[in-house]
Amino acid sequence: MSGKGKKRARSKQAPNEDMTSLQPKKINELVKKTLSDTQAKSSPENRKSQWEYLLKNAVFDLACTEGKALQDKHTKYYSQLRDRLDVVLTFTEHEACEQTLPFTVLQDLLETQTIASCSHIFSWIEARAERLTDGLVPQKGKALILLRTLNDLLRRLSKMGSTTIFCGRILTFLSGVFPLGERSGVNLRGEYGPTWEGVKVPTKAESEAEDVVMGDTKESEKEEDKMQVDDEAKKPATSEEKKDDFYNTFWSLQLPFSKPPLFAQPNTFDEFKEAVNKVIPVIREATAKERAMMGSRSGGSVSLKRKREPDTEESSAATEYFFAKFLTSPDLLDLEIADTHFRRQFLFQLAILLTHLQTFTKAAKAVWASARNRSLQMDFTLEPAQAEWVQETYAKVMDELKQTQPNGRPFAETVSAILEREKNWVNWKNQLFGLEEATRDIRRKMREPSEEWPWTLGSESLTEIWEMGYRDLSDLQNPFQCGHGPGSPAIIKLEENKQRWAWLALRTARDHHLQHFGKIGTGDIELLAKEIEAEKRLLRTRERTRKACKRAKMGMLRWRLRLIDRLYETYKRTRRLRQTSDSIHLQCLSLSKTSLSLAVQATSKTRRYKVISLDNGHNSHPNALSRVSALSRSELPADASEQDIETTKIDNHQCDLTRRDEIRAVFEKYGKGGIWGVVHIAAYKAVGESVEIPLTYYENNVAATLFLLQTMQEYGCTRIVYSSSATVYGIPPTIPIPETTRLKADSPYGKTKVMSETMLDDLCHADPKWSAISLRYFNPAGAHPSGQIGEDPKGRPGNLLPLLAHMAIGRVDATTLKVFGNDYPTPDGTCVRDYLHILDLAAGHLLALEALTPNSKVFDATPEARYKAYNLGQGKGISVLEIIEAMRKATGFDFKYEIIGRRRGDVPDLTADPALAEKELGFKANQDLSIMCRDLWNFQSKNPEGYGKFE
Ligand SMILES: O=c1ccn([C@@H]2O[C@H](COP(=O)(O)OP(=O)(O)O[C@H]3O[C@H](CO)[C@@H](O)[C@H](O)[C@H]3O)[C@@H](O)[C@H]2O)c(=O)[nH]1
Repeated sequence: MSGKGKKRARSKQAPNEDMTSLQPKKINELVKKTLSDTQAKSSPENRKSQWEYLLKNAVFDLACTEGKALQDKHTKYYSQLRDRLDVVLTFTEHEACEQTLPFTVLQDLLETQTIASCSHIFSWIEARAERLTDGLVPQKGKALILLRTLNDLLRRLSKMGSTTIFCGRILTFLSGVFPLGERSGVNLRGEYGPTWEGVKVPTKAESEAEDVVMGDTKESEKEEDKMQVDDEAKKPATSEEKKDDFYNTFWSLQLPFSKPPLFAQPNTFDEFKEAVNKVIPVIREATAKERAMMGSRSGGSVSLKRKREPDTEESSAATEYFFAKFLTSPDLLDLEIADTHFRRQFLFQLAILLTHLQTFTKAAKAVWASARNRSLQMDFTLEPAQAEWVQETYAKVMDELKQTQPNGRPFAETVSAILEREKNWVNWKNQLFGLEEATRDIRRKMREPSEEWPWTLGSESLTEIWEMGYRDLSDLQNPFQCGHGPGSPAIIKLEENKQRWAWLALRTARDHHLQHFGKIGTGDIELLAKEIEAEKRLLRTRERTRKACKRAKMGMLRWRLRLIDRLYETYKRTRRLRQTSDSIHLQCLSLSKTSLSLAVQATSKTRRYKVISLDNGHNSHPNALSRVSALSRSELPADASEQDIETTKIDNHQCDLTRRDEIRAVFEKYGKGGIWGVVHIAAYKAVGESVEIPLTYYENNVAATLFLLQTMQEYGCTRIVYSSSATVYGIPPTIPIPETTRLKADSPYGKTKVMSETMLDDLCHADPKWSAISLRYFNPAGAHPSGQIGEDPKGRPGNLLPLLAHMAIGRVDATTLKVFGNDYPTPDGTCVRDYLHILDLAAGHLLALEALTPNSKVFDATPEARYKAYNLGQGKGISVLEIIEAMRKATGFDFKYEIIGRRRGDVPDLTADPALAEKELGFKANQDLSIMCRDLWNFQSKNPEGYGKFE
C-alpha cells in the first residue's frame, strides 16, 4: 500500500479505536487450557463463584479506568474491554460460570459507562449476538436480564437529543433476538421517560401570600398591602401577569406529556383541555406571523431560488438544533415560541399525547379489553364529547404543523406516518401476544408421537397398486382398467393420449397461467381450462372497456356537441304538457342513480306523477332518462290508460340552476300553479372536492337552491322535498344519530347542506303556504335490480362503492384501493357509514312527497312551521374494510388495498337513527349490503362502459 493509501485507511479508523483484539478462536484455546490447568486447584462447588468473581473484577477494574483511558488518542481501552467480555462469554460457554454472568456484567457495565462507551459495548453485543443468545428462552433467566438492561439503556438514551441511530440499533437487535410476540420493548403504558418536575413562576398573589407568611411586615403595612392586593385584584391583569400566567399554562402541559396515566385522575382532562385551548391560538399566531414575514421576504419578483431558501436554512439548522427544554423563563417564552423548532417540538408532543388518548374511547378500549391487558387499562375513558375534542384538536395540530414553514407539509406527513407506524407496531405486537396461547394445543399435539402410518407403501393408492400385483415399472405401462386386463391395446392408446394431452395442457398452462394452479386439484385439467377461460373473458372485457374509455375520452368533445344538438332537437319536439295538479317537477342537476331510480319509482310505482326533469348534464347521460321511461313503460299493465302512459314520459329540460333565467323559463312553460311540487336533488356531492373548491360548491348548492326557491315562490309552487345529507352532523356526539343532533358540518359540502336546510326552515317559518321536508341521506348504494339504471359518474369515481365497481370492471386503471385512514375510533379503525339501497331511498322520497299533502300528519307536532328533516338510513354502520369484503364477494374480484392518510372532511362514523322516519313517514330501509353490492355489480357488468356505450 502506498504511504498515502495507508494514511487514508488509518484516517477512517475511529479515534480511540485499535484493531488489536484477540481472535475468539485464540481466546477459546486459552480459556480451555486455563480451565484444564486449574481443574484440580479448587473444589467443584466453589469453582464457578471463584471464576465469576475473578472475571467480574477483570472487567470492572478496566471499566474504572474509562475516563482516563479515553483521554489518550491511541488508547486500547475498547479492544481490551471487548477481549475481557469475550473471555467472560467463553468461560460461560464452557460452563465454568452461570449462564447469566455475561448479562449481569453487561448490565452493570452499561449502567456505569458513558454513552459513547455504551455504543462500543453494544457493538460487541451485536457482534456476539448469536453466541450470547444461544439457548435463550424468552421471559426467563438471561433473556430477562438482557431485556431489562437494554430497556434501561433505551430509557437513558431517550433523554439525549442525538442518539436516534443508537436507539434504532437497540430496537433492531431486540426485534431480531426476541420472538414477535414479545411486548416488553413496546411502550404500551405510554411512559415517556422521566416525569416532568415542572417550571412555574409564582403568580403575584402567590408571592404576596408568601410574603405575608414570612411575617416580616407590620400589621398596618399588612393592611395596606391587603388593600393594594384587593385593588390589584380588581384591575385587569397586567401584561406581566398575563405573561406569567401563560408561561405557567404552557409548561404545565409537560406534566401530562410526561405522564399520561395522570388522566386517570379527575380534572386532569379538563385542565389539559383548557391549557391546550389556550396555547394553540398563541402557537397559531406565531406561525401566521412567521408566514407573513416569510411571505413578504419572498414576495414580489423574488425568484424561485429565493423561495427555496428556507429549505437550505432548515438543512443547516438541523445540525445546530438543540433541545431547549430546560432553558426557559417567562421572558424567554416569547422567543421560544417564535422558534419554529420549538413550536414543532411542542406540537409533536401534543400529537403524540392526543393519539395516545384516542385509545381510551369506549370503543377503542373494548378492543384491548382482555384479561391479559388489564394492567394496561388505566381507569379512564374518554367521553364522546371529549373524544370529539381530542379528534378536532389533533386535526388542528396537524394543520398547524403543515402551516409551520419551512417544509410544513412533509414534516406533518412524517409526524403522522410515525404516529401511524407506532400505533400499528403496538397493535401488531399486541395481537401477536396471544399467539403463544392460541397455538399451545396445536404445538402440544405436534409434539405427541404421530399415529402409525397405515399404508405400507406411502399412500393408500400406491399400496393398493402393490397389492394388485404390480411390481416393476413395466407393469405400470399397462394400467389397470375395469374389464380390461393390463396390456389391452385400446386402453394403452387411450391412456397414452390422455396422459400426453394432460401433460401438454399442464405445461402450456404453467407458462401462462401458473396463478390458477393453486385453485385446481392435482391434474384437474377441466377445472383449469374453465379457470383460464373465465380469466380470458375478464381480460377481454377489461381490454374492451379500457379501449372504449380511451375512445370516449378522445371523442368527448364530439360527443358533447352531439349531445347538445340532440337536446336541442328534443327541446324543439317537446309537447306542451297537460298541467295537472298531479304533475310533479323532479329537478335534477346531477342525474345520479338516486334521481333516476327515484324517477322510476315515482312514475311506475304510483302513476300519480308526471316527471319534469331539469338537468344541466354535468354528471349525467341523456339515455339514462330514456331507459327510465322505457323501464316504467314496461312495468305498465297491458290495459294502461293514456294518462298512465303519459306518466312514464319524462319531460327533460337542459337547465342550469345557477341561472335564474333558465329556471324561470321552465316554470314559465308550465305556468303559475302548473307544477305541484319539487324534489330538489341537484348538487355537487364530493366531500373531498368541496374542500378544494368551496366557492363552486356554495354557488352550485346554495345559490342554486336560493334561485330555485325564489322562482318556485314566484310561480306559486310551495312544496319541496330537499336532498340533504348525513354530513350535516359533522362528527356527531352520539351514534346512532338522531335528527335532534346539532348541525355542525365539517366540510364545505356539508355546510352547503346545512345552509340550504336553514333556508327552507326559515322560509317555512316565514310563510305558512310553504311545506318542506329535508331528507338527510346516509350513503346510498346499489342500482336498479334490472341492471338498466345505475350510477355512472364521469371520470374516476370519488365515492367508495362506484370506485370499487369501476376497479373490478377495469374502468379504473388500478387494482389497489387507497383506504383513507385506519386510525379512526371505530372497530377496525376505518370510517363507518350507514349504506342504504337506492330503491329504499327512492321510496323515502315518495313517502316524503305524500307527507307534503294537506292531510299529512307529520307537521302536527310543529304547528309553527311545516318543515321537517328526516334521516334516511338503515341504522347499521359498515366500515370501509367490510365494504371491500362485500364487494369482493359480489364481484369475485381480488381487491387489494393500502392504507393512506385520512381524507380531509371525512368523519369517523355516520350511522343513522332512522326511528323518526319510520314512525312518521313509514320509511324502512331493509335491503342488506349483499343485495346493494349484487345490484351494483349487476349494473356495472351489464354496462361496463356505463351509459356511454349505448351512444
Ligand atoms: O377511495 C376511497 C373512497 C372512499 N373511501 C372511504 O370510504 C368512506 C365512504 O366514502 P364516500 O363513498 O366518498 O362517501 P362519504 O364521504 O361518506 O360521502 C357520501 O355520503 C354522504 C352521506 O353520508 C353524502 O352526503 C355524500 O354526498 C356522499 O358522497 C369514507 O370513509 C372514505 O374515506 C376510501 O377509503 N377510499
